[in-house]
Amino acid sequence: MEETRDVTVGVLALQGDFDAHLQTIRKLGLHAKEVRSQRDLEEVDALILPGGESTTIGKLLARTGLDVAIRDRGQAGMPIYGTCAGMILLAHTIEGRPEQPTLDLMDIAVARNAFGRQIESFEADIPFDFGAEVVPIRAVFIRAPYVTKVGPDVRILSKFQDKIVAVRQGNLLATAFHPELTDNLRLHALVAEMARNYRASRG
Ligand SMILES: NC(=O)CC[C@H](N)C(=O)O
Repeated sequence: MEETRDVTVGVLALQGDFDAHLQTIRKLGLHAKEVRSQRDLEEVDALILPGGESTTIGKLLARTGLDVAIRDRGQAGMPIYGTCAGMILLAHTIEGRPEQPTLDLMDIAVARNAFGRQIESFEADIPFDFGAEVVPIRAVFIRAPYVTKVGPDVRILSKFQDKIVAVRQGNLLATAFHPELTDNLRLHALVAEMARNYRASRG
């Protein structure tokens, strides 16, 4: 079977669960690229920021200069999808941690490790708004953040126990949970569609 390698989806591969994202992208028949440098970033049509440790990833982003490079491309319209720690990195504000640097691309505030110690990790089926339809998807939460504030341009796509756990702002998408740890490919398919539209718009 021929693969449709029409777009290249990059995954930031400095720390965290980037490998699961790479595998999910490949399951969709797309070209997946590990991003560790600014040169890697130039080759991708979209970027996924994986789960992991947001403080560590933030430090490595600053060290590689990828923080500025990713911010520039995100502001220029390249699709970026952050999961868990990736959502934290996209946020404008981290509650109670003004000193922790972020990419500051999305008009959201987040709270880290927000579901509490008793339920550090859990799975749930949650309704997700894909625009044309609302579909239940399996969500894996691991020391997950949630969104505490959204700006006027941010669309809320999913809530769990009244907490906002998925948001979109134009070319930017973020979920507090990890779809790459389930066999649901819909979030990654959405990123691929955003990448195709972005690529087409650039001609
Ligand atoms: N699974 C995850 O990505 C956890 C995120 C982590 N708790 C952080 O704040 O960086």
